[in-house]
Amino acid sequence: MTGQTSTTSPPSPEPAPPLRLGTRRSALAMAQSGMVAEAVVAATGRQVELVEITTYGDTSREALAQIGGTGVFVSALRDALLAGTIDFAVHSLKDLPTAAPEGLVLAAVPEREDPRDALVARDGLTLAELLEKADPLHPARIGTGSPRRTAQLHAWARAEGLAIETVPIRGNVDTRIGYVRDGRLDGVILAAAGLNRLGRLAEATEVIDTSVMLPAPGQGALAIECAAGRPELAAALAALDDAATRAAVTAERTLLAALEAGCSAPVGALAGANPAGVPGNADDELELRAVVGTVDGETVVQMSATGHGAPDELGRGLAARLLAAGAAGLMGERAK
Ligand SMILES: NCc1[nH]cc(CCC(=O)O)c1CC(=O)O
Repeated sequence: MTGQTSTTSPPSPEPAPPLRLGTRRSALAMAQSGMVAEAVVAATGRQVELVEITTYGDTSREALAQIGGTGVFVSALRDALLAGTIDFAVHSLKDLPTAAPEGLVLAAVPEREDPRDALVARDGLTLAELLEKADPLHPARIGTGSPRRTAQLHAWARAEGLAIETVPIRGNVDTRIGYVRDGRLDGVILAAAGLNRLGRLAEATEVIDTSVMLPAPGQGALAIECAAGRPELAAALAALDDAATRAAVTAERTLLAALEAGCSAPVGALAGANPAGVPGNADDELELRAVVGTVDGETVVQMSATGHGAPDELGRGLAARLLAAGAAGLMGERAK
């Protein structure tokens, strides 16, 4: 724009400044933020600019569990929201602590992608094929840093009488798939949604059935957060909310909170409207399935509940049943 027209044009209203979307710099965070930015532009007509925020979790090489779980990724973005240096932020919902943060609101939970975990393995192999080729002296070596994935992998291998070795790894998607490409590991487990958002789902050699592995509570869903003091912004962002996803992840996260488990605990949970697709079951009925186990897979407790009531009550009720069955003793040291 130049000043040349200003003498003859009537004064026009200032265009609203772009909304500042705070994001981590990782490829996955940038992809997620980019997708949400486009949806916000489409829904609100406002422009969106990305503001990169670096977190301690992005720079530390310590095991994630030792630096307090994935919550470290979240706090720098939240600090920026509270300070007003950004207007909204996008998180992977499964990385969000269950405690509601003071001064912030979960403005929207957009429609969830495939919540399942995926295997990226050598030679196009599935989990069953990998393990059938292995023997006790040469177990299949599968990389994952997640106690939940580790517990369920071992539980499944035990049930099948197959040999598996889990290798703790961390790092971004590229790093983790790199362990397979360079032959150090037979396979790695990643969230299908993360692979998909990076345009790399074709590299998965299997999307793991939920009868073998239940995802983390909230996996595959995004969370859009803004300051509680910006109700008009929150209302605009709410255009991106998906009621069915919100109900499912509320049930999953209430269960997690009631178990007093953190995002690094060996807890899997998945809710959905008749997610098992059982013929004859009503679609408006919410089903919640959950698993808690020891990391070695020796003991796992799996339960499910269905209901038409409030999703949080479904989650609390199932958590109570899991705790009554001894779940607390299986989770080991509780995450903070
Ligand atoms: N723990 C990191 C993380 N947080 C969210 C995702 C994937 C995307 C999602 O679940 O929405 C991932 C990577 C992974 O688990 O493979």
